[in-house]
Amino acid sequence: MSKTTKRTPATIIGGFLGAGKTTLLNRILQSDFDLKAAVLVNDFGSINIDSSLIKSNDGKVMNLANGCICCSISGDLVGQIESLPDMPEPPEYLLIEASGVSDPGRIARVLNYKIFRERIQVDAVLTLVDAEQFEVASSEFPELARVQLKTADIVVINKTDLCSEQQLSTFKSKWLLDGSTVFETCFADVPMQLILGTDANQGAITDTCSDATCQHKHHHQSHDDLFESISRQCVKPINIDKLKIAIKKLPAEIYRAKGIFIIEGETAQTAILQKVGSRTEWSFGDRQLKENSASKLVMISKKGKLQLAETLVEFERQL
Ligand SMILES: Nc1nc2c(ncn2[C@@H]2O[C@H](COP(=O)(O)OP(=O)(O)OP(=O)(O)O)[C@@H](O)[C@H]2O)c(=O)[nH]1
Repeated sequence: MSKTTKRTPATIIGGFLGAGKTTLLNRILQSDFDLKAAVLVNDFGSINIDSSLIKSNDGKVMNLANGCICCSISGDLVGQIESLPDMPEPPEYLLIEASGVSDPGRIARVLNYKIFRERIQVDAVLTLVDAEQFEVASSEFPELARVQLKTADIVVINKTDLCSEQQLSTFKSKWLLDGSTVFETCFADVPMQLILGTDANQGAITDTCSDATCQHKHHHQSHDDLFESISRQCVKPINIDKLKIAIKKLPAEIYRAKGIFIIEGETAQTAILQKVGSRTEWSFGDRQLKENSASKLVMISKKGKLQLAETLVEFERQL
């Protein structure tokens, strides 16, 4: 590759499970901010639900499922990034949605490895915060909360419609670093020109390791040790009433669950589940989409809190 090849700017979108990363991504992709962007999505579960929920007009959505890209640099990541210049219309921008258990700063450091550095230039690390659930999540995972905020060039405090003034000011005084660029939003409604192409990450990356497989030089607790997930796909339509009852009965230890379900007697729509902490929401999707030909469910909990396989068996018994 020629040294003069223009590097593709990238924004890394991080933040805890359910904070609103996909919501922000969809906002960017649907905005009239003229961006020929490719999207890389890293779901923690072994099936990638987020990529089905991303409303990209041109289909440039690449999956990195099963694991956490900041913990292991898969051939997938190398391959996807290497393929960018060869796309029929090479993207002008790269949006990377980190999994909710990732350290987005570490992804930025990985992208500074020589193999990526020639192709990618990290424009900003953006961390979303779920203002409603943050207190609970950060008490369970304080170190992850700390790194996700510490490494952010831009912090978006999202879901302000669901939290009190008191919660907001406690969060700000306890967690925000002086000098951070901060936005407070509902449904990640943040002006695009303030978060994209800002070069906010200038000089922030100091790790210039050249070995993409290097794991040992950088202290890092694997997020696969902190969380576990279980996923299921099934083609048989599901009774929506039974499904909603079974979801309500899920143990509180399931911090995040998301799913797209084929419903009995419903030919046009799918039911979409979004459970974040104690909040569960249902909406509808388009059943005609190719990727919606089977129901998909992912559940994520803290490691060792629950027998996830047994929980899934019990869940399925109720359907
Ligand atoms: N009330 C409210 N809900 C929101 C807001 N932002 C996002 N949501 C909802 O929160 C849920 C999770 O949002 P996502 O965008 O999927 O979160 P995520 O960070 O991509 O989730 P993971 O990829 O699983 O970590 C969805 O039901 C969203 O519609 C907000 O500001 N207010």
